[in-house]
Amino acid sequence: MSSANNSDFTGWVAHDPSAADGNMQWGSFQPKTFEETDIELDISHCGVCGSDIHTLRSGWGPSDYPLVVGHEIIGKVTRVGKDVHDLKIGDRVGVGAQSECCEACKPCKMEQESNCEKMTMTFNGRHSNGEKSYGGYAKTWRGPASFAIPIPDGLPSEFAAPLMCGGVTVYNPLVSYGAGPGKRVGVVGVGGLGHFALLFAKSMNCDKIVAISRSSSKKQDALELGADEFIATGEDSEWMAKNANSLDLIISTVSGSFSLDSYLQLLDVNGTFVQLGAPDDPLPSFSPMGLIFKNLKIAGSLIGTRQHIRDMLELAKKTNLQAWVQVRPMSEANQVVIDFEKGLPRYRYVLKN
Ligand SMILES: NC(=O)c1ccc[n+]([C@@H]2O[C@H](COP(=O)([O-])OP(=O)(O)OC[C@H]3O[C@@H](n4cnc5c(N)ncnc54)[C@H](O)[C@@H]3O)[C@@H](O)[C@H]2O)c1
Ligand SMILES: [Zn+2]
Repeated sequence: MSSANNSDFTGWVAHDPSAADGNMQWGSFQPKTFEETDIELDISHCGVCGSDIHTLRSGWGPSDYPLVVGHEIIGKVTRVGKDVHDLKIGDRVGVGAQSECCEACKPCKMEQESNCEKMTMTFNGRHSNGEKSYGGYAKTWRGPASFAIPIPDGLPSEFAAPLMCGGVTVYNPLVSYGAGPGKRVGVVGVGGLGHFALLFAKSMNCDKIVAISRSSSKKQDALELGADEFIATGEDSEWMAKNANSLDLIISTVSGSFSLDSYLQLLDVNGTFVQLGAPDDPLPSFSPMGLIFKNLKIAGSLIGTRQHIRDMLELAKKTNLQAWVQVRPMSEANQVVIDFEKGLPRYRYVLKN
Protein backbone atom coordinates (compact mmCIF):
# COMPACT_ATOMS: atom_id res chain seq x y z
CA MET A 1 0.00 0.00 0.00
CA SER A 2 1.59 3.28 -1.06
CA SER A 3 1.21 6.49 0.90
CA ALA A 4 -0.62 9.50 -0.49
CA ASN A 5 0.42 13.14 -0.57
CA ASN A 6 -0.94 15.55 2.01
CA SER A 7 -3.97 16.75 0.12
CA ASP A 8 -5.06 13.30 -0.96
CA PHE A 9 -6.81 10.55 0.92
CA THR A 10 -5.99 6.88 0.58
CA GLY A 11 -8.46 4.12 -0.17
CA TRP A 12 -9.68 1.45 -2.54
CA VAL A 13 -10.19 3.27 -5.83
CA ALA A 14 -12.36 1.74 -8.56
CA HIS A 15 -11.36 2.77 -12.08
CA ASP A 16 -13.77 0.72 -14.21
CA PRO A 17 -16.42 -2.01 -13.88
CA SER A 18 -13.76 -4.70 -13.38
CA ALA A 19 -13.54 -3.33 -9.81
CA ALA A 20 -16.57 -5.51 -9.06
CA ASP A 21 -14.45 -8.56 -9.91
CA GLY A 22 -11.99 -7.62 -7.18
CA ASN A 23 -9.96 -5.13 -9.16
CA MET A 24 -10.06 -2.03 -6.97
CA GLN A 25 -6.67 -0.32 -6.61
CA TRP A 26 -5.30 0.89 -3.27
CA GLY A 27 -4.23 4.45 -3.92
CA SER A 28 -4.92 8.13 -3.50
CA PHE A 29 -7.99 10.16 -4.36
CA GLN A 30 -8.88 13.82 -4.00
CA PRO A 31 -11.62 14.39 -1.40
CA LYS A 32 -13.99 17.32 -1.60
CA THR A 33 -12.62 20.71 -0.53
CA PHE A 34 -12.90 21.09 3.25
CA GLU A 35 -15.67 23.53 4.15
CA GLU A 36 -16.45 24.89 7.61
CA THR A 37 -19.60 22.74 7.78
CA ASP A 38 -17.51 19.58 7.24
CA ILE A 39 -15.81 17.03 9.45
CA GLU A 40 -13.14 14.43 8.86
CA LEU A 41 -13.24 10.91 10.18
CA ASP A 42 -10.58 8.37 10.87
CA ILE A 43 -12.53 5.40 9.52
CA SER A 44 -12.49 2.35 11.78
CA HIS A 45 -15.17 0.23 10.06
CA CYS A 46 -17.13 0.18 6.82
CA GLY A 47 -19.86 -2.33 6.00
CA VAL A 48 -20.14 -3.87 2.54
CA CYS A 49 -23.57 -3.24 1.01
CA GLY A 50 -25.08 -4.71 -2.15
CA SER A 51 -25.23 -1.16 -3.50
CA ASP A 52 -21.42 -1.00 -3.43
CA ILE A 53 -21.32 -3.90 -5.87
CA HIS A 54 -24.04 -2.54 -8.19
CA THR A 55 -22.06 0.72 -8.37
CA LEU A 56 -18.62 -0.88 -8.81
CA ARG A 57 -19.89 -2.78 -11.86
CA SER A 58 -21.91 0.17 -13.26
CA GLY A 59 -25.03 -1.96 -12.82
CA TRP A 60 -27.30 1.06 -12.43
CA GLY A 61 -25.83 2.87 -15.43
CA PRO A 62 -22.30 4.20 -15.91
CA SER A 63 -20.64 5.02 -12.59
CA ASP A 64 -18.52 8.15 -12.20
CA TYR A 65 -15.04 6.56 -12.02
CA PRO A 66 -12.69 6.93 -10.29
CA LEU A 67 -14.79 6.19 -7.24
CA VAL A 68 -14.48 4.82 -3.71
CA VAL A 69 -17.54 2.91 -2.50
CA GLY A 70 -18.71 2.20 1.05
CA HIS A 71 -21.58 3.87 2.87
CA GLU A 72 -21.76 2.08 6.18
CA ILE A 73 -19.00 4.13 7.76
CA ILE A 74 -18.00 4.34 11.42
CA GLY A 75 -15.12 6.54 12.51
CA LYS A 76 -13.71 8.94 15.05
CA VAL A 77 -13.95 12.67 14.33
CA THR A 78 -10.46 14.09 13.70
CA ARG A 79 -11.27 17.52 12.26
CA VAL A 80 -14.24 19.83 12.74
CA GLY A 81 -15.17 22.89 10.69
CA LYS A 82 -15.82 26.18 12.51
CA ASP A 83 -19.53 26.03 11.72
CA VAL A 84 -20.03 22.58 13.24
CA HIS A 85 -21.37 22.91 16.76
CA ASP A 86 -22.75 19.50 17.68
CA LEU A 87 -19.68 17.30 17.09
CA LYS A 88 -16.18 17.43 18.52
CA ILE A 89 -12.86 15.74 17.92
CA GLY A 90 -12.91 12.21 19.26
CA ASP A 91 -16.65 11.60 18.84
CA ARG A 92 -17.61 8.24 17.33
CA VAL A 93 -20.06 8.77 14.48
CA GLY A 94 -21.62 6.91 11.57
CA VAL A 95 -22.30 8.01 8.01
CA GLY A 96 -24.78 6.10 5.88
CA ALA A 97 -25.75 6.13 2.23
CA GLN A 98 -26.66 9.82 2.19
CA SER A 99 -24.27 12.56 3.23
CA GLU A 100 -26.02 15.78 2.24
CA CYS A 101 -29.47 17.14 1.43
CA CYS A 102 -30.71 20.48 0.09
CA GLU A 103 -32.98 21.35 3.09
CA ALA A 104 -35.21 23.22 0.62
CA CYS A 105 -37.17 20.75 -1.51
CA LYS A 106 -40.55 19.31 -0.55
CA PRO A 107 -39.24 16.03 0.94
CA CYS A 108 -36.61 17.95 2.96
CA LYS A 109 -39.24 20.34 4.31
CA MET A 110 -41.34 17.31 5.28
CA GLU A 111 -38.35 15.99 7.25
CA GLN A 112 -38.19 13.19 4.72
CA GLU A 113 -34.72 14.16 3.60
CA SER A 114 -33.84 10.64 2.52
CA ASN A 115 -35.92 11.44 -0.57
CA CYS A 116 -34.25 14.84 -1.12
CA GLU A 117 -34.51 15.87 -4.76
CA LYS A 118 -30.84 16.93 -4.77
CA MET A 119 -29.44 14.40 -2.34
CA THR A 120 -25.75 13.61 -2.20
CA MET A 121 -25.14 9.91 -2.10
CA THR A 122 -22.08 9.12 0.01
CA PHE A 123 -20.23 7.74 -3.01
CA ASN A 124 -20.61 8.16 -6.75
CA GLY A 125 -22.44 11.42 -6.04
CA ARG A 126 -21.79 15.15 -6.05
CA HIS A 127 -21.70 17.46 -3.08
CA SER A 128 -23.57 20.75 -3.21
CA ASN A 129 -20.26 22.46 -4.11
CA GLY A 130 -20.12 20.31 -7.25
CA GLU A 131 -17.27 18.06 -6.12
CA LYS A 132 -17.38 14.27 -6.08
CA SER A 133 -18.36 12.28 -3.02
CA TYR A 134 -16.14 9.42 -1.88
CA GLY A 135 -17.11 6.57 0.43
CA GLY A 136 -15.66 4.50 3.22
CA TYR A 137 -13.38 1.82 1.72
CA ALA A 138 -10.63 4.19 2.77
CA LYS A 139 -8.59 5.50 5.69
CA THR A 140 -10.36 8.84 5.99
CA TRP A 141 -13.75 10.34 5.19
CA ARG A 142 -14.54 14.01 4.70
CA GLY A 143 -18.00 15.47 4.30
CA PRO A 144 -20.82 17.47 5.82
CA ALA A 145 -21.26 17.07 9.58
CA SER A 146 -25.02 17.21 9.15
CA PHE A 147 -25.26 13.53 8.15
CA ALA A 148 -22.77 12.18 10.70
CA ILE A 149 -24.80 10.51 13.44
CA PRO A 150 -23.31 9.92 16.91
CA ILE A 151 -23.17 6.22 17.79
CA PRO A 152 -24.58 5.43 21.24
CA ASP A 153 -22.04 4.19 23.75
CA GLY A 154 -22.22 0.44 24.17
CA LEU A 155 -23.14 -0.29 20.54
CA PRO A 156 -20.10 -2.02 18.98
CA SER A 157 -18.79 -0.33 15.83
CA GLU A 158 -18.94 -3.55 13.81
CA PHE A 159 -22.69 -3.76 14.51
CA ALA A 160 -23.25 -0.02 14.07
CA ALA A 161 -21.56 0.10 10.64
CA PRO A 162 -24.05 -2.03 8.67
CA LEU A 163 -26.96 -0.45 10.50
CA MET A 164 -26.11 2.87 8.82
CA CYS A 165 -27.47 1.64 5.47
CA GLY A 166 -28.60 -1.99 5.59
CA GLY A 167 -30.25 -1.57 8.98
CA VAL A 168 -32.08 1.68 8.42
CA THR A 169 -33.25 0.63 4.96
CA VAL A 170 -35.37 -2.12 6.50
CA TYR A 171 -36.14 -0.31 9.76
CA ASN A 172 -37.81 2.57 7.88
CA PRO A 173 -40.47 0.51 6.03
CA LEU A 174 -41.04 -1.81 8.99
CA VAL A 175 -41.91 1.21 11.14
CA SER A 176 -43.70 3.11 8.37
CA TYR A 177 -45.97 0.17 7.51
CA GLY A 178 -46.78 -0.72 11.10
CA ALA A 179 -44.72 -3.84 11.78
CA GLY A 180 -45.53 -4.99 15.29
CA PRO A 181 -48.24 -6.85 17.16
CA GLY A 182 -51.10 -7.75 14.82
CA LYS A 183 -48.90 -7.86 11.71
CA ARG A 184 -47.65 -10.87 9.78
CA VAL A 185 -44.44 -9.93 8.00
CA GLY A 186 -42.59 -11.68 5.17
CA VAL A 187 -38.96 -10.97 4.30
CA VAL A 188 -37.82 -11.94 0.81
CA GLY A 189 -34.07 -12.42 0.34
CA VAL A 190 -32.00 -13.47 3.35
CA GLY A 191 -28.90 -11.33 2.77
CA GLY A 192 -27.54 -8.28 4.57
CA LEU A 193 -30.77 -6.28 4.50
CA GLY A 194 -32.91 -9.37 4.91
CA HIS A 195 -31.15 -10.52 8.06
CA PHE A 196 -31.68 -7.08 9.61
CA ALA A 197 -35.34 -7.21 8.59
CA LEU A 198 -35.76 -10.50 10.46
CA LEU A 199 -33.94 -9.16 13.54
CA PHE A 200 -35.95 -5.94 13.65
CA ALA A 201 -39.29 -7.60 12.89
CA LYS A 202 -38.58 -9.88 15.86
CA SER A 203 -37.69 -6.99 18.14
CA MET A 204 -40.93 -5.25 17.07
CA ASN A 205 -42.97 -8.29 18.22
CA CYS A 206 -44.73 -9.04 14.95
CA ASP A 207 -47.35 -11.80 15.09
CA LYS A 208 -45.59 -13.92 12.50
CA ILE A 209 -42.31 -13.56 10.61
CA VAL A 210 -41.69 -15.56 7.46
CA ALA A 211 -38.34 -15.70 5.68
CA ILE A 212 -38.58 -16.35 1.92
CA SER A 213 -35.53 -17.53 0.03
CA ARG A 214 -34.81 -19.59 -3.06
CA SER A 215 -33.22 -22.57 -1.31
CA SER A 216 -33.40 -23.93 2.21
CA SER A 217 -29.67 -23.40 2.79
CA LYS A 218 -30.35 -20.42 5.08
CA LYS A 219 -33.36 -21.95 6.86
CA GLN A 220 -31.68 -22.63 10.19
CA ASP A 221 -30.03 -19.19 10.20
CA ALA A 222 -33.33 -17.47 9.42
CA LEU A 223 -35.08 -19.27 12.29
CA GLU A 224 -32.28 -18.17 14.63
CA LEU A 225 -32.59 -14.60 13.33
CA GLY A 226 -36.25 -14.51 14.32
CA ALA A 227 -38.28 -16.15 11.55
CA ASP A 228 -41.18 -18.37 12.63
CA GLU A 229 -41.48 -19.98 9.23
CA PHE A 230 -39.32 -20.41 6.14
CA ILE A 231 -40.35 -20.75 2.51
CA ALA A 232 -37.87 -22.12 -0.04
CA THR A 233 -39.40 -21.00 -3.31
CA GLY A 234 -37.05 -23.05 -5.46
CA GLU A 235 -37.78 -26.31 -3.66
CA ASP A 236 -41.58 -26.46 -3.47
CA SER A 237 -43.68 -25.74 -6.55
CA GLU A 238 -46.75 -25.40 -4.32
CA TRP A 239 -45.30 -22.59 -2.16
CA MET A 240 -47.63 -19.89 -3.45
CA ALA A 241 -50.83 -21.86 -2.99
CA LYS A 242 -49.77 -23.16 0.41
CA ASN A 243 -49.00 -19.69 1.72
CA ALA A 244 -51.62 -17.62 -0.11
CA ASN A 245 -53.14 -14.69 1.83
CA SER A 246 -50.94 -15.32 4.84
CA LEU A 247 -49.04 -12.02 5.20
CA ASP A 248 -49.86 -8.33 5.79
CA LEU A 249 -46.51 -6.87 4.83
CA ILE A 250 -43.70 -8.11 2.59
CA ILE A 251 -40.26 -6.53 2.69
CA SER A 252 -38.37 -7.52 -0.46
CA THR A 253 -34.62 -7.15 -0.36
CA VAL A 254 -34.11 -9.15 -3.54
CA SER A 255 -31.22 -7.76 -5.55
CA GLY A 256 -31.90 -9.64 -8.80
CA SER A 257 -34.89 -10.20 -11.05
CA PHE A 258 -38.03 -11.86 -9.65
CA SER A 259 -41.72 -12.34 -10.33
CA LEU A 260 -43.83 -9.85 -8.40
CA ASP A 261 -47.03 -11.79 -9.13
CA SER A 262 -45.92 -14.76 -7.09
CA TYR A 263 -45.17 -12.74 -3.94
CA LEU A 264 -48.38 -10.72 -4.23
CA GLN A 265 -50.28 -13.98 -3.84
CA LEU A 266 -48.89 -14.28 -0.32
CA LEU A 267 -50.46 -10.99 0.76
CA ASP A 268 -53.80 -10.91 2.53
CA VAL A 269 -56.43 -8.27 1.70
CA ASN A 270 -55.09 -4.68 2.09
CA GLY A 271 -51.54 -5.99 2.30
CA THR A 272 -48.43 -4.08 1.24
CA PHE A 273 -45.38 -5.18 -0.74
CA VAL A 274 -42.32 -2.97 -0.21
CA GLN A 275 -39.43 -3.29 -2.65
CA LEU A 276 -36.01 -2.32 -1.30
CA GLY A 277 -33.68 -4.32 -3.52
CA ALA A 278 -32.59 -2.45 -6.62
CA PRO A 279 -31.86 -4.97 -9.41
CA ASP A 280 -29.74 -3.83 -12.35
CA ASP A 281 -32.55 -4.69 -14.78
CA PRO A 282 -36.31 -3.96 -14.77
CA LEU A 283 -38.65 -6.64 -13.39
CA PRO A 284 -40.87 -8.74 -15.66
CA SER A 285 -44.37 -7.35 -16.06
CA PHE A 286 -47.06 -8.44 -13.61
CA SER A 287 -50.81 -8.79 -13.71
CA PRO A 288 -52.78 -5.97 -12.03
CA MET A 289 -55.55 -8.44 -11.16
CA GLY A 290 -53.67 -9.62 -8.12
CA LEU A 291 -53.55 -6.07 -6.83
CA ILE A 292 -57.13 -5.19 -7.63
CA PHE A 293 -58.88 -8.13 -6.08
CA LYS A 294 -57.20 -7.75 -2.69
CA ASN A 295 -56.71 -3.95 -2.56
CA LEU A 296 -52.98 -4.47 -2.36
CA LYS A 297 -50.32 -1.76 -2.35
CA ILE A 298 -46.87 -1.89 -3.94
CA ALA A 299 -44.33 0.46 -2.42
CA GLY A 300 -40.67 1.34 -2.61
CA SER A 301 -38.48 2.82 0.07
CA LEU A 302 -35.11 4.54 0.01
CA ILE A 303 -32.80 4.25 3.05
CA GLY A 304 -34.15 6.32 5.98
CA THR A 305 -34.01 9.77 7.53
CA ARG A 306 -31.54 10.87 10.18
CA GLN A 307 -34.30 10.48 12.75
CA HIS A 308 -34.89 6.92 11.57
CA ILE A 309 -31.17 6.24 12.00
CA ARG A 310 -31.11 7.71 15.52
CA ASP A 311 -34.25 5.79 16.54
CA MET A 312 -32.91 2.56 15.04
CA LEU A 313 -29.56 2.89 16.82
CA GLU A 314 -31.40 3.36 20.12
CA LEU A 315 -33.59 0.31 19.43
CA ALA A 316 -30.52 -1.74 18.51
CA LYS A 317 -28.84 -0.71 21.74
CA LYS A 318 -31.95 -1.25 23.90
CA THR A 319 -32.67 -4.69 22.47
CA ASN A 320 -28.99 -5.66 22.36
CA LEU A 321 -29.42 -6.42 18.66
CA GLN A 322 -26.95 -9.06 17.55
CA ALA A 323 -26.14 -8.39 13.91
CA TRP A 324 -24.44 -11.30 12.15
CA VAL A 325 -21.32 -9.64 10.87
CA GLN A 326 -18.02 -10.96 9.61
CA VAL A 327 -15.21 -8.48 10.23
CA ARG A 328 -12.52 -8.54 7.53
CA PRO A 329 -9.38 -6.40 7.23
CA MET A 330 -9.68 -3.35 4.98
CA SER A 331 -6.63 -4.68 3.13
CA GLU A 332 -8.77 -7.63 1.91
CA ALA A 333 -11.47 -5.48 0.31
CA ASN A 334 -11.00 -6.98 -3.16
CA GLN A 335 -11.42 -10.53 -1.89
CA VAL A 336 -14.39 -9.38 0.19
CA VAL A 337 -16.09 -8.01 -2.94
CA ILE A 338 -15.47 -11.33 -4.73
CA ASP A 339 -16.88 -13.26 -1.77
CA PHE A 340 -19.89 -10.95 -1.61
CA GLU A 341 -20.66 -11.58 -5.27
CA LYS A 342 -20.58 -15.32 -4.55
CA GLY A 343 -23.28 -14.83 -1.91
CA LEU A 344 -20.99 -15.89 0.92
CA PRO A 345 -21.62 -13.23 3.62
CA ARG A 346 -23.38 -14.43 6.77
CA TYR A 347 -24.75 -11.85 6.70
CA ARG A 348 -22.75 -8.63 6.46
CA TYR A 349 -19.06 -8.14 5.81
CA VAL A 350 -17.55 -5.25 7.71
CA LEU A 351 -14.14 -3.93 6.66
CA LYS A 352 -11.91 -2.86 9.53
CA ASN A 353 -8.93 -0.54 9.31
N1 LIG B 1 -33.78 0.79 -1.07
C1 LIG B 1 -32.65 1.18 -0.49
O1 LIG B 1 -32.55 2.28 0.07
C2 LIG B 1 -31.49 0.26 -0.48
C3 LIG B 1 -30.49 0.39 0.50
C4 LIG B 1 -29.47 -0.56 0.55
C5 LIG B 1 -29.43 -1.58 -0.37
N2 LIG B 1 -30.39 -1.65 -1.33
C6 LIG B 1 -30.41 -2.74 -2.32
O2 LIG B 1 -30.97 -3.87 -1.68
C7 LIG B 1 -30.47 -5.05 -2.32
C8 LIG B 1 -29.95 -6.01 -1.27
O3 LIG B 1 -28.79 -5.48 -0.65
P1 LIG B 1 -27.98 -6.37 0.38
O4 LIG B 1 -26.84 -5.54 0.81
O5 LIG B 1 -28.90 -6.96 1.38
O6 LIG B 1 -27.44 -7.53 -0.59
P2 LIG B 1 -27.26 -9.09 -0.27
O7 LIG B 1 -26.61 -9.65 -1.47
O8 LIG B 1 -26.63 -9.25 1.06
O9 LIG B 1 -28.76 -9.63 -0.15
C9 LIG B 1 -29.59 -9.85 -1.26
C10 LIG B 1 -30.20 -11.21 -1.10
O10 LIG B 1 -31.18 -11.42 -2.10
C11 LIG B 1 -31.05 -12.76 -2.54
N3 LIG B 1 -31.67 -12.88 -3.85
C12 LIG B 1 -31.19 -12.44 -5.04
N4 LIG B 1 -32.07 -12.74 -6.01
C13 LIG B 1 -33.10 -13.38 -5.40
C14 LIG B 1 -34.32 -13.92 -5.87
N5 LIG B 1 -34.65 -13.86 -7.17
N6 LIG B 1 -35.16 -14.46 -4.95
C15 LIG B 1 -34.83 -14.50 -3.64
N7 LIG B 1 -33.71 -14.00 -3.16
C16 LIG B 1 -32.85 -13.45 -4.03
C17 LIG B 1 -29.58 -13.01 -2.52
O11 LIG B 1 -29.30 -14.39 -2.49
C18 LIG B 1 -29.17 -12.32 -1.25
O12 LIG B 1 -29.28 -13.20 -0.14
C19 LIG B 1 -29.41 -4.58 -3.31
O13 LIG B 1 -30.02 -4.50 -4.59
C20 LIG B 1 -29.06 -3.19 -2.80
O14 LIG B 1 -28.57 -2.35 -3.80
C21 LIG B 1 -31.41 -0.77 -1.39
ZN1 LIG C 1 -26.26 0.41 1.24
